[in-house]
Amino acid sequence: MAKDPVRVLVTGAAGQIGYAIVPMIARGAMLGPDQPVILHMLDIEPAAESLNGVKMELIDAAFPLLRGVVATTDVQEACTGVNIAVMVGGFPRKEGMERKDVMSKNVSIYKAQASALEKNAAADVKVLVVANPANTNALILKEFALSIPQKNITCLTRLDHNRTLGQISEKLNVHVGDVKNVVIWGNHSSTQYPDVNHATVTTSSGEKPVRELVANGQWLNKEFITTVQQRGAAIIKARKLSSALSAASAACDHIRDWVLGTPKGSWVSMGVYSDGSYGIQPGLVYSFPVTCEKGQWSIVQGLKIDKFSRGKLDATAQELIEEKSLAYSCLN
Ligand SMILES: NC(=O)c1ccc[n+]([C@@H]2O[C@H](COP(=O)([O-])OP(=O)(O)OC[C@H]3O[C@@H](n4cnc5c(N)ncnc54)[C@H](O)[C@@H]3O)[C@@H](O)[C@H]2O)c1
Ligand SMILES: O=C(O)C[C@H](O)C(=O)O
Repeated sequence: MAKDPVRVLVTGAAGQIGYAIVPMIARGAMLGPDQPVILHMLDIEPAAESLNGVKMELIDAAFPLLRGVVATTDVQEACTGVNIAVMVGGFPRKEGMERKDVMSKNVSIYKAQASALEKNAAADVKVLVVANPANTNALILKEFALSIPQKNITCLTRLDHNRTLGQISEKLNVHVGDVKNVVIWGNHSSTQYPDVNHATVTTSSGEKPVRELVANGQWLNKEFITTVQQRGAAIIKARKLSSALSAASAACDHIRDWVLGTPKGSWVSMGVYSDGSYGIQPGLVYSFPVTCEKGQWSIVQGLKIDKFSRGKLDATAQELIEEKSLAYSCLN
């Protein structure tokens, strides 16, 4: 029997990531090739004409899975009945800006949209915050949408996870699909910690640790970490615009794995509300390694954290503590 359509909200849908992600969703890259979708697209009044243009193109693309399009500048209408909310709307970082610089513009948007989601979305809506500062926007959304279960509010660090897989695959000249179990810890910012201590590569003679294959601790502990941490800035420098196709693709990966499950024996990174795992204080949205099953994520437990990693996990947590207090000062 044909499945009922799932309603997917994309905010900031007239923007760069919006333009890249809506065809991916309509083609089944987010929820699977047999799952019909109804797209809800929100943007602000000055972008209304452009948003309507995106709607026209979606119709022209004649996607068989696309069962309807709501394109609106009314946040209440946009949120009505949505099952998945991908929160991209906001102001992007420009060259030379840190993510903190976009804080005051974006946290007030997330406070307002929290209420709209709480009032209008499906009770079990799953929320992915993409707009920066992603972890702190997600935290604000969670704190102002108390009736949405906290486990349903997440932020995107899958792009950083995928960047890490990409760097290892390039270094070792192996297929990216053969690299697994990297971890992004912490903030989607330049303090994030890309950790390969538990990562492996599938080779013709079985699974081998990444550290053993790379055999260059100096590179792994320095240049590799900085490259991943600074990749967003490098894309901005090269394109004069922030990453869009890779961000859209990572957002689809995040929701797909959350809803449909992670493959056996592997995990992904998601920004989730901390339960105190790995000594990270509750009250922060922090990126952890997670596995997903039946629409629920769980933090992978028991990974060994060495002294070097401990310092990195704590430094990025400290930045999130500071961002949280800055966010609240912007809201007051
Ligand atoms: N977490 C990640 O991995 C990641 C990766 C890339 C970009 N980002 C962030 O994603 C966000 C979007 O990036 P982009 O390149 O698509 O930016 P963009 O400027 O091209 O698009 C943003 C869109 O949001 C709209 N918007 C602004 N205020 C809004 C509101 N209140 N409600 C709805 N829409 C609103 C704008 O009109 C615009 O169309 C930025 O904050 C960027 O920094 C995050
Ligand atoms: O760095 C940015 O602000 C853009 C984005 O978050 C990215 O990581 O590409």
